[in-house]
Amino acid sequence: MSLSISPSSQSITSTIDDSNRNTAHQLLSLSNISYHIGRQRLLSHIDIDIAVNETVSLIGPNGAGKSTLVKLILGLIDPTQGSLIAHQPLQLGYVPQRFAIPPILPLRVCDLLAQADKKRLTHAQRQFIFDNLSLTHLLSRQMLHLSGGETQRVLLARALLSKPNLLILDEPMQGLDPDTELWLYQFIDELPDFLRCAMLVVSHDLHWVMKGSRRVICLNKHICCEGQPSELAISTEFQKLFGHHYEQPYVHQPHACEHHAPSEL
Ligand SMILES: Nc1ncnc2c1ncn2[C@@H]1O[C@H](COP(=O)(O)OP(=O)(O)OP(=O)(O)O)[C@@H](O)[C@H]1O
Repeated sequence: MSLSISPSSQSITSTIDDSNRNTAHQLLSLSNISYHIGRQRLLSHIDIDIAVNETVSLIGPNGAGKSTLVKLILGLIDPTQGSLIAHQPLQLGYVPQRFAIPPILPLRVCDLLAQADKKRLTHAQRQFIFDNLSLTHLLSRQMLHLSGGETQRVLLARALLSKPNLLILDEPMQGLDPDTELWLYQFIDELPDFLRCAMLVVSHDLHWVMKGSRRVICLNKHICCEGQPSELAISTEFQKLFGHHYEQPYVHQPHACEHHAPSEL
């Protein structure tokens, strides 16, 4: 097996003797991946297969190693052990959790979008993205001045314009209001055929994950459990980590005290 990871082009390519695996529909396999920094173990023995056009949700508590796993897939860091195997050339799209721009750096929306490798889309397909993400009026604006929702739309457009076959969304709904969140979920759920791709969605939004996903992986430095939401909901590991949040959403207590307005006293 040989594996080469090239962070600059965000591509992972490999050749592997696949004769013993059913890889016809597989896009990417993480095989026995561990990642350590010094003596600190961030991830251990991770096995994940992602199929072509499959959506996988990745959940886990703070510090579980979700972003570390994303960095490994993006080729930004190398595993301490194990391998990433791309069964076909990967074109990665990435929408980061945070996008910090130094205030002294002028960066317009059009400058950021110019970085996308757009040659795999036709003019009409690019226009579809611009129209549906309502970008046209934002093009000359500074990234720094955009709202959270506008920033997410631009980052999603940047990822989609390169027609990825694996789109990684790291907490895509963070900081969005409920309407924008719903709209974004619908948009990524209903991507047109020419943009269909596998997706890895990192999310803390358990209610969306458990309602809207077909396959969920629960990470806590290792894979605690995985499967369909219905399978996860009855898993002991899931119950231990999330059961109390998932089954008992926070309910505000009725306001029972009997205080009076100053004028009533
Ligand atoms: N470069 C680093 N050096 C030392 N520790 C690190 C480094 N990067 C991450 N960590 C630690 O590894 C653990 C996993 O971090 P990671 O960001 O992957 O978790 P996460 O699941 O994405 O968390 P969150 O949900 O809070 O975003 C954390 O305890 C973090 O402090």
